[in-house]
Amino acid sequence: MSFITSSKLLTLILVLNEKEQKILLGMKKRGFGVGKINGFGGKVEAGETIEEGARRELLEEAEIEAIDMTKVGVNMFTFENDPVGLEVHIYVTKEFKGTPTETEEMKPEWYSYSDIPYSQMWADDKVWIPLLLNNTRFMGHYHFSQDQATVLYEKLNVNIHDDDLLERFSFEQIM
Ligand SMILES: COc1nc(N)nc2c1ncn2[C@H]1C[C@H](O)[C@@H](COP(=O)(O)OP(=O)(O)OP(=O)(O)O)O1
Repeated sequence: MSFITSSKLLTLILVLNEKEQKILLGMKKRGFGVGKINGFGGKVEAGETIEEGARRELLEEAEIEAIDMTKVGVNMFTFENDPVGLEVHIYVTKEFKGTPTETEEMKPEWYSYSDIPYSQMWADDKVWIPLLLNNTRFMGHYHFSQDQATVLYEKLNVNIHDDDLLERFSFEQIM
C-alpha cells in the first residue's frame, strides 16, 4: 500500500506539570487544525534542527521557553487523496520559563490528566497521549479520510528505544 510521495517536517510539544498531573494544551486559532485543541508546534524551518524548531514554536505560540525538552515519539499523518504526509516529531517539556499566554495562533489552558478533551482533539491523540503520560516511547502512522476526522488505517509501535527515535521517519515504515 502506498500513501504518500513526500512529507513535511513538523513538531508538536506537550508541556506537563507532573506534580499537579496537568497538561498544557491550546485551542488552535488559525490554519491547519483550526478550532481543535492540541499541543504546540508547527513546521521546522530551513536551517534549524527539529528540536530548535520545537523550541521556537513553543515560544511563538505560548510565549514560554522550554528548559528541558525530551523527544518521546514520531507520528506520520497521511490523508486520503493527498500525496504529502506530515511527519510530526513529538516532545515533552516539564520545565519552562515564562507564563503560558494566549497568542495569535493558540489559546493555552491547563487540563488534568484525567480530563483531557479528546472529543475536541485530533482522533489520533487519544491513542498516543496516554502513552506519553506513561513515559512510553512510540512511533505511529495514522491515515485519515478526507473529512480529517476518521482514521482509516493506523499502525503503532511502542517501547521504541531513545536511540531508535530516528531523526526522520523512514518511508519504508509506512509503505
Ligand atoms: C492529523 O493529526 C494530527 N494530530 C495531532 N495531534 N497534531 C497534528 C496532526 N496533524 C498536524 N498536527 C500538528 C503538527 C503541528 O504541531 C500542527 C500544525 O502546524 P501548522 O501547520 O499550523 O504549522 P505552523 O508552522 O505553525 O503554520 P503557520 O504557517 O500557520 O505558522 O498540528
